[in-house]
Amino acid sequence: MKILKFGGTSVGTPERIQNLAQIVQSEEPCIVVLSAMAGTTNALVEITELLYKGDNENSLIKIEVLEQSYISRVNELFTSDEYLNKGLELISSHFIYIRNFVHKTFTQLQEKAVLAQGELISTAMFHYHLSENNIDSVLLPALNFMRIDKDGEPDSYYIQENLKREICRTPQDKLFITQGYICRNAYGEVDNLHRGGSDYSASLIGAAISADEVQIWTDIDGFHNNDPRFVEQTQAISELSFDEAAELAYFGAKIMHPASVLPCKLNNIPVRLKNTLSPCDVGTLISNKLERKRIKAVAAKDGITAVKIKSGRMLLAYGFLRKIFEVFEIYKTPIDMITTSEVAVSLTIDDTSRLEEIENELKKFGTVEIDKNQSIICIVGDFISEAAGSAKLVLEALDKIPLRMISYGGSSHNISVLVDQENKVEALKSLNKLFS
Ligand SMILES: Nc1ncnc2c1ncn2[C@@H]1O[C@H](COP(=O)(O)OP(=O)(O)O)[C@@H](O)[C@H]1O
Ligand SMILES: N[C@@H](CC(=O)OP(=O)(O)O)C(=O)O
Repeated sequence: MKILKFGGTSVGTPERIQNLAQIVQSEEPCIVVLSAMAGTTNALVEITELLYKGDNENSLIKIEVLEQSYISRVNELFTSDEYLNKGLELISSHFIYIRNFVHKTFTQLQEKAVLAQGELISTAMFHYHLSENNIDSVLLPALNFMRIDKDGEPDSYYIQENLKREICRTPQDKLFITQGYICRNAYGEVDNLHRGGSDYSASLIGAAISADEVQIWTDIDGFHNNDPRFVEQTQAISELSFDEAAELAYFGAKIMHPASVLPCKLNNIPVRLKNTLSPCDVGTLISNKLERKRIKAVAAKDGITAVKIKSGRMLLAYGFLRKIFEVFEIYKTPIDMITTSEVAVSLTIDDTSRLEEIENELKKFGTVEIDKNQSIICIVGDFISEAAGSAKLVLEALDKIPLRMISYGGSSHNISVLVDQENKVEALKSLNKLFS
């Protein structure tokens, strides 16, 4: 059994939904995981922000605009009166549900319920579209099996048991459809796996049923060696290891959610990135196999804050770094990059929600300097110590860019540098020369 995940761009228009029907049939037996149609989750986020503010007038306007866009899509997608009516009823029921929250106190619980509507609509529309075209499929409600625990981590045992039970209900069926992104939490409430989380849903489902392959279908022909949003002439990579893909995804390669790598890596399930617009292309295969190449790919992550702690007390002392790291642990703030000297330590974070408290605590140990609006550029390649010269290639390519931090040696396949966000695009373009 394969898992096929289609992102918002792949279900973004009625034409694209029609195109999916052909793709999924050729991959049976499979579980199809769908995101909300492109733009929907953003629109729902805006609606929830207005509902929190109690701005009823503007909430209703935004809800109306979104509903109208769905009515047009339904009119375009379905051809028979029967399915046209089913489609319109579906949209009406979801939007009545959303309007229910206007004029009332809005809570986090309700926010999650509103955000879930996008995936619930896209999967139901696709299911109806298949039925209208006499293609058998079963809708598996993700809220019946996808679950996170009290720490927000996937409850693997629950997911496995409940998903298997759902599938076994109709053993003769070969095509299943379910929602990405949405889940229940430990208290049984509707929740989600965070933005972009449909990839994660697909890999959790793949791990739960020991799938043969997890396919992530999007609007590009695979994992590119540089960010195509900022650099021209990037190229698709044919093979990546799980570790390389995780590194690139974590450091900004938007094509894949970083959390989606681990469940497949642990269960040795290959992940293939495919292009909905060109289904015959092989795409990128991510597996446990490592294909060595000097410089394979680069990615960049914005919104990074650098924190430098300078202290004479660090000199010849032990336990100093532990005290510093403890501060970040107390405030539940992950650290990405670290560099140290005998009198200072620099590190980076991307979650600044507790920065003020962290800064105040760190001041007890020395002088603290904060630099906001930084970008981490992650360069993935073959950086084992015997392969001399790879780091030189990277640094030479970046010789015109001021570098705030350099991290080398943490793993054999990664070098990371920290640059001012303003220099990110130039840095990515400079590094692209390494691939020509
Ligand atoms: N290294 C990369 N390789 C491929 N695509 C990338 C990379 N970095 C960023 N992207 C962007 O990721 C986009 C696909 O991700 P996303 O928009 O989230 O798709 P979906 O809606 O299918 O989930 C591509 O269109 C591309 O612009
Ligand atoms: N719809 C959700 C989940 C998701 O993964 O979407 P996409 O596959 O389009 O990135 C979001 O926008 O966050």
